[in-house]
Amino acid sequence: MPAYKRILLKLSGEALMGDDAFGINRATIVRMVREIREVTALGVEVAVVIGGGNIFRGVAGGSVGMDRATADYMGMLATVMNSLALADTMRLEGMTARVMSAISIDQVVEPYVRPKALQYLEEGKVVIFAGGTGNPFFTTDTAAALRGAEVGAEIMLKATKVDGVYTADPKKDPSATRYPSLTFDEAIIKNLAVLDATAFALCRDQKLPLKVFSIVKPGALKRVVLGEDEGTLVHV
Ligand SMILES: Nc1ncnc2c1ncn2[C@@H]1O[C@H](COP(=O)(O)OP(=O)(O)O)[C@@H](O)[C@H]1O
Ligand SMILES: O=c1ccn([C@@H]2O[C@H](COP(=O)(O)OP(=O)(O)O)[C@@H](O)[C@H]2O)c(=O)[nH]1
Repeated sequence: MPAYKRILLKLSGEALMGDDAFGINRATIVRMVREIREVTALGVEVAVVIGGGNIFRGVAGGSVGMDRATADYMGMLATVMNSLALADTMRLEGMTARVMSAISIDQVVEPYVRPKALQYLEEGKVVIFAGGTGNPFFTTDTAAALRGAEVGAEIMLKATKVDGVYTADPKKDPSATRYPSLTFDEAIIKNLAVLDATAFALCRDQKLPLKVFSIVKPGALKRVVLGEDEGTLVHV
């Protein structure tokens, strides 16, 4: 029995690269989609937010002298590309997905309309929220928290390169240890950068629990959805 009826899954854009240097790795995206399909087969309603870091990161553009807001809009467009790739892979795998964008590019994707998104979820379609929050200076983690709260997801699941929340960035500090669980306040006070502070605060204020787990570990998503011991739970 799944532990949740409706989830908001945040997929790292960077993880789509697989072992490639940039862009979308075919085998990686197919593997991710099959893991999501297993979860929808359990009757769980799935909303997805995917990042854009494999194509463009606003901070990187900003750091080479670009206007930060312009660079961020490029980042948002990158999430639209990833969302389209994800939805199309879902189609090939026999699933039905709908992409809704926070920035209007009507010829390409339909705009985000909350009641419509709720309707799709109730119909068992996967809804992919593209374009982040539609605003510069935000991240797709914040978009995930925002949409998760809006559609009434019971939990936000962040599938990323690390298998949980650590006492420090495990990529930089090999002595860091993983928390089984912690509160949002602890995460914010300790400045744990696995999620940005805006996203942490939004989850906390809206009482949307968060699970951080590995995007590369096979079967991890399903175990999380079944309520098994996997990753790190961040709670109020
Ligand atoms: N305390 C921490 N615990 C776990 N990961 C951390 C921590 N601090 C920083 N990180 C880093 O945060 C990264 C995940 O966040 P982010 O770079 O936004 O990835 P994503 O592409 O999934 O959005 C991890 O790859 C990890 O290196
Ligand atoms: O609401 C948003 C969401 C995303 N972005 C931009 O889109 C880029 C890609 O998103 P993100 O870095 O969150 O992707 P991920 O880390 O998951 O690959 C960010 O760097 C920002 O430049 C933005 O400006 N506003």
